[in-house]
Amino acid sequence: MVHLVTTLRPETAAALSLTGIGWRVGGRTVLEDIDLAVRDGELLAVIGPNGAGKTSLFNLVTGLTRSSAGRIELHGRDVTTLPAHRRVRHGLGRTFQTSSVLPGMTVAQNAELAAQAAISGPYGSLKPWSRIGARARATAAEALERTRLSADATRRAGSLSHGGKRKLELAILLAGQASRPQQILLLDEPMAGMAVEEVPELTALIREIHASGATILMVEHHMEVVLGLAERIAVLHHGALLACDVPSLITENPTVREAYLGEPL
Ligand SMILES: Nc1ncnc2c1ncn2[C@@H]1O[C@H](COP(=O)(O)OP(=O)(O)OP(=O)(O)O)[C@@H](O)[C@H]1O
Repeated sequence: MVHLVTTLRPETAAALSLTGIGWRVGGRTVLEDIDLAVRDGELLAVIGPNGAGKTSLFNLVTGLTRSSAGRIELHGRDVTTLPAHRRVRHGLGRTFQTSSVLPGMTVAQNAELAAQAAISGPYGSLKPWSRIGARARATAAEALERTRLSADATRRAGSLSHGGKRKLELAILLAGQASRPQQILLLDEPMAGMAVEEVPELTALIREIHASGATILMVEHHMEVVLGLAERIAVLHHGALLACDVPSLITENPTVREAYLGEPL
């Protein structure tokens, strides 16, 4: 098993740090001995063949599942045993592979709910729609503007195109994390199912969100998008971290190329 420690520039602290992370489920090892540090403000992409463990890794980082081994830190604070909603308070937010918008509500209401839930906290969020405040409305409006959805604010979310729904997921994420000073955003295959013509706009949005200071960890199969956005790329294969480096070195890495069985990266 390759044991790989990714080094950090001394001047930048890790926003997210994984040390010796492992996950066993149903008698099998899905992830083993993962050491990975994402710098504050970095955009790091995680790639790997189907079944490599990318989504499982996201689930461990967000607290949806609990790791069997290792330690997870957010901005230097140990969150390994914290439940998902407590990790959110440390600026951690996530989108999912499949669309998670509320289709019967308007675009604005989707973003407002996320903003109000963040303001009200875990218990207030049980019925956040009962009292959407002015602050939540303003936060949601800003998130819609950033994701170029303002013109669609009064539309039913279910009537958006697939690309529109993915933009709304980003807006929901931004609205929910707006008050957190150090955002760590996990994007799980943001381009999945997108029409080719929708990819450049979403890529530009992610670039802008990153440029505004957010730390981004992104799983993505679309290599053009990964190579265009990522500062570093981590490669997962059979639950192990094969390599983590700048894009130019990853695409030349013989071990990585072998893992993809000669498929072009
Ligand atoms: N709850 C679970 N119980 C048993 N096996 C699981 C569970 N969750 C994931 N696995 C297995 O772990 C492996 C990694 O799955 P995971 O979904 O993390 O891979 P992935 O890299 O995200 O794949 P894809 O690119 O297809 O989304 C797979 O073989 C999967 O079947």
